[in-house]
Amino acid sequence: MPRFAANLSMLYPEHAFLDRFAAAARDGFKAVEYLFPYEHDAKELAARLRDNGLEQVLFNGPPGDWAGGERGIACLPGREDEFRAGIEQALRYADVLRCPRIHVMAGLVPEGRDRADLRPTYVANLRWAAKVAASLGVNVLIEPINTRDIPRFFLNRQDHAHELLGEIAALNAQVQMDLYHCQVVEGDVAMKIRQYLPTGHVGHFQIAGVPQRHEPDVGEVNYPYLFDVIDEVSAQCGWEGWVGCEYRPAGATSEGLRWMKR
Ligand SMILES: O=C(O)[C@H](O)C(=O)CO
Ligand SMILES: [Mg+2]
Repeated sequence: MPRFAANLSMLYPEHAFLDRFAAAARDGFKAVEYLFPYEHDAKELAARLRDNGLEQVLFNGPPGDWAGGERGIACLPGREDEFRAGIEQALRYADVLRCPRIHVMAGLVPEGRDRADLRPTYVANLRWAAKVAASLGVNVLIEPINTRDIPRFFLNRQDHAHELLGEIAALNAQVQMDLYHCQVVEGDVAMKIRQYLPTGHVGHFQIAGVPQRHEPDVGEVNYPYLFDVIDEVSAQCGWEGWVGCEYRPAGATSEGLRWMKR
């Protein structure tokens, strides 16, 4: 089985956020990811990780005005200074949390704008982010996200993400391959794992049941089959990453983890 990381932004809603580290450790997780650490002191988060024997394997760069509906600003012309300040803040947290990868959310295509017009800004921002992150040994990840969950999101498909990596042209820029989004947008998930994982350009997986985004054993995707594919291809290409459990538990989180005990 792959190595699973608990997404503390979605799992354990029964607990306050800072108590979720201990809850995940009690359920046997050795790693966590979450959206945004920024409302917490980095040292407090590092203490939760240390006290519970957990690795921080991913978090997101600042997304812009999340409450106002923004989902990243990397594709938005005129926001470059804010973007750079956000990446520098994220890297300060990554240093304290010893987190090796940051998900840089692309942002929404503004009404009346064409996605293609935003591509140069997006590529320039990700090139800059990768360059500064490389100095700290941190990878920057880009994630295709479906437009049912996030209408107008800039990046939706795996092939587009890998094309953009070619333009960003940074060894530490990789794709965050969320299999939930991949199934919603494209399907043919197993073959896309076989196509992209051996390239070395997949930095992280995430999973959730489709279509409800509950546990992976609730819905149309045969995750045991996909876990075997990830294990098989990882063994062939030496991939040693993590699979983030980015789903909304249908009931109590711990009881819902039966899918992990295969
Ligand atoms: O929603 C997702 O799948 C992303 O992983 C995220 O970081 C939040 O939108
Ligand atoms: Mg995701």
